Amino acid sequence: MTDINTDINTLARTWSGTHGSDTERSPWGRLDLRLTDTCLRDGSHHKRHQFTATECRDIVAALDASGVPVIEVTHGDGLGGSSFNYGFSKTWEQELIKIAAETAQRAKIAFLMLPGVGTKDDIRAAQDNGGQICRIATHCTEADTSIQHFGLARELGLETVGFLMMSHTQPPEVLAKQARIMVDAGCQCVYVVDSAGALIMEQTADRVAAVVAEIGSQTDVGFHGHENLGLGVANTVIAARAGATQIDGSVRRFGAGAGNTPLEAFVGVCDKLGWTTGIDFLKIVDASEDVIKPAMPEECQLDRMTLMMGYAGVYSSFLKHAGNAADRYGVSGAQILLEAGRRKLIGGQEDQLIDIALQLKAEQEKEAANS
Ligand SMILES: CC[C@H](O)CC(=O)C(=O)O
Ligand SMILES: [Mn+2]
Repeated sequence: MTDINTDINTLARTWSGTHGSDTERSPWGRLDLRLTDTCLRDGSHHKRHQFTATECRDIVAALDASGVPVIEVTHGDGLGGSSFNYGFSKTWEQELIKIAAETAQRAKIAFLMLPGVGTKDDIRAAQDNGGQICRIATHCTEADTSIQHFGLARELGLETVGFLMMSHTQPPEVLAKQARIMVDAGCQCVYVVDSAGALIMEQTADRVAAVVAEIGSQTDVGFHGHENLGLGVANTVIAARAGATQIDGSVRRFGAGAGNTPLEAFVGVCDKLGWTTGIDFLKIVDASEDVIKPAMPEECQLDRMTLMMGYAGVYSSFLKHAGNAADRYGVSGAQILLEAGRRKLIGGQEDQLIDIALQLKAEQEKEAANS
């Protein structure tokens, strides 16, 4: 253990020794949250889907030992995502799911699927390989495309979670109706998903509260945040206060765009608020430094491109695709993203980023010819 970690341990002990239990002191009431780490799925976008078997094993072992109750493992774009369109995986996702399930002692392994990208057979295979939680993601106005998949997942005895992606694009009442469609189809927890990292606290609270009002007496509500405007932890805290009890994050923010809500930071915040997560803060901080960091190609950055995603409301998984198009056609990546936001592109429309790049290039050439 390094000196810095020893210092953190000492500080933590000193804090509880002098201040007593944070739970007892919490003025916000006690919340019991179930956290899901998404490094090995949302982080797949940042890693360009190049996880190795060893990285998967080491990350799952470290998260599991820290007490993370759910670990999501799949290609970034969900089951069946490995393709020319989204990027090929280095290691087949079903193999990663199997390794994760064999490695975890306590954590449940979740997998993501987007109807139209993955198939029912992919769900069956993920269960055969040890996946226990089936998370089905749709654009937040297209919950009806998930009905048959929730039906199958429940038939198979899987736990089910629904993802309403790009939730910033719709008002609370629309999300509530879409959540109802998922629950009626067999979904046991609907997530408000801030895919673009574009929600600003009250907007998060209003959306989560509306979904809780619609389905909260029957099922859980969750929140999945991104850091593109630097609000991942703040949005997640406010989502929990509005009634979300299942929470996503990725250790070290290892996710698409500027990354996800940093799970270890959120765990620390929960400890200080007296909210229980079952995760050991000191262990997860060590996991972040010793295991997650070496597996990351680079830290997730809050820079011109990712800030633009939050600002313009662009799907975080577009980052690498926009960067590729910018390099290929010699145009500004940030301008591609700005236009993608203006066109309100949604997942599956990655090819339009090339269209935008070509348009920007043509405008650039016209300007050059006229000057
Ligand atoms: C392509 C699926 C997407 O990455 C799901 C997700 O994490 C999000 O919308 O934020
Ligand atoms: Mn995400």
